[in-house]
Amino acid sequence: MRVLVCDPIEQEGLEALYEDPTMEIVHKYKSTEEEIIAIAPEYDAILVRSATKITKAIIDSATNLKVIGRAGVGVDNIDLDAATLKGIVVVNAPDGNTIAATEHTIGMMLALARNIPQAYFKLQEKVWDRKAFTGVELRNKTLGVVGLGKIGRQVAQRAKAFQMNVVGYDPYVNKERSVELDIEVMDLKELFAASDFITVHLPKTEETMGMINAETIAMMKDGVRILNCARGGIIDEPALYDAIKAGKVKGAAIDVFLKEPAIDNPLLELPEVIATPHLGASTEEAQFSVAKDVAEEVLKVLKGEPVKNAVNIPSISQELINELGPYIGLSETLGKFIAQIMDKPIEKIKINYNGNLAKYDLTTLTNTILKGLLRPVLADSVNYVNAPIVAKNRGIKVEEIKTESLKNYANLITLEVEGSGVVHNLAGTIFSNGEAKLVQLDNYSMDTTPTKHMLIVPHNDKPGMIGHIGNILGKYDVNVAGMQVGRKEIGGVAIMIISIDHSVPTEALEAMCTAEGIFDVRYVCL
Ligand SMILES: NC(=O)C1=CN([C@@H]2O[C@H](COP(=O)(O)OP(=O)(O)OC[C@H]3O[C@@H](n4cnc5c(N)ncnc54)[C@H](O)[C@@H]3O)[C@@H](O)[C@H]2O)C=CC1
Ligand SMILES: O=C(O)C(=O)COP(=O)(O)O
Repeated sequence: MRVLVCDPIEQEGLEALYEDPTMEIVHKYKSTEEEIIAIAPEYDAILVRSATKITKAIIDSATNLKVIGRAGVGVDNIDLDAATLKGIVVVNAPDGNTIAATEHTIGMMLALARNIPQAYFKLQEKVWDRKAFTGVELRNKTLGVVGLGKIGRQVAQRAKAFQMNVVGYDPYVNKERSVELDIEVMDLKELFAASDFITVHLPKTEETMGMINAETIAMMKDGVRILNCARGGIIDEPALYDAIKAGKVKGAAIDVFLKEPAIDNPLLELPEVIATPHLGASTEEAQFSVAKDVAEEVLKVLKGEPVKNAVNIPSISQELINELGPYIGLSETLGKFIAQIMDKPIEKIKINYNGNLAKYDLTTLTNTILKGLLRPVLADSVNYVNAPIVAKNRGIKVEEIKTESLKNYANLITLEVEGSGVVHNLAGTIFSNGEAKLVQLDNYSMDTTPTKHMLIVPHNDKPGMIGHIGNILGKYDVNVAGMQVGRKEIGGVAIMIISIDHSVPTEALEAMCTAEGIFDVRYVCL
């Protein structure tokens, strides 16, 4: 596996990748889009920070890419839609730089309040000016925190230590949670009107871009101070420039810019603006931590294991990984199996989860079932990231039903596929010894261990059929490893599930199909 590291990521933190002998890690920084496109097909994984943009063109050219790792939080430099469509997992490291970004914000707020950078520059010019740099205290000022996620909350907590009055806005934080956090939550307009300092801790989204603009600045107190240590563009830069010039905004502390590197940004010409070159996450501790987290996640994706910090597929907690782990393989098997016994285009799949499993978010299992279902037709172009989109694009309706109560088994997954009036069902479970079993096919009960090569033979329930089928297979040199027969009534249609050692020659299948008493033969390759 080859891993391309496009931005400077703390090498020690990448230990998990370096220690794995199957990994080859290449560092190439500051490449242009064209340069990355030229080498992208050689790589299975790409790692970035915020500088390198992983565009659709790069993703489309990266024919072997399985995972994009972001050593940090914001993934706005990665075309997530393009990655999802290509089945590429995007993972980030959401926790490792929280404190670094928090402390940077607090540092910027103090520096802004007390004009520290401006005074320092004057001193550098050998000017001892104490009058020009009189600042304000944080105590008793109101800090409006927009975005009460990991960083916003930590900022709020520290601001309280400065005896600030902290108010917050986050549409995803309800009243109950705000009481727990001990932050007065208000709507955005109220926050703008109430705050002496406003700090944003938001992801870059369509909704948050330009959230602070001429109109919203007009709602703020005269002399407000604004901080952005989140993402360039959340504050409309020209609007901020004008508001500072007009004296409405007293000052701003900016770590992130719409266009980075921000060398020629007009905001940098204003003495009221203090700025850093996107340093929020730049501490030794944070860089080690995000590198470590992302390396571990990337390794897991490359090894086909579930991950916690996937951005474009449901992330799985450790508890869920423990709970779902054994069922992931079974889900894929069920999907693959049923796709191969269905000879009509599938219009609908109903997935019934019964038992303890039903308590959990089972999107991962559903995606894996869909991946299995589509694989026989679409091969490697489908995986558990893009499977739901691919299924939707192919007009397959997916229904998920969960029922906790169940007799006989701890858990049961039952699939029912439908198309052109044909219906098939298949159920499987995991036994307490960890073994996967198929326990029902087209309403016939069974107890079959799924194996790589299998034959499904509906036949007439009469004496001699097992020998008959065995003979045909023997004639074509097909060795039978195991066989099971299910039936609903004596003398009716029975179903034979045969495990064989290898794939079956077409002639053998044809010979079986035309044999007396055999209604159909399906070869299933898992
Ligand atoms: N300057 C730097 O170096 C760093 C910048 N960041 C930026 O900070 C952002 C926040 O990071 P975390 O707190 O770790 O993320 P987080 O995901 O824990 O928090 C983001 C919060 O924003 C809220 N939110 C989303 N849309 C919103 C909206 N329209 N209005 C109000 N709230 C909204 C979410 O509910 C969530 O609570 C990241 O997205 C990243 O862009 C993060 C780390 C370092
Ligand atoms: O984690 C984030 O979102 C950041 O903005 C940090 O960016 P960086 O990795 O320092 O380029």
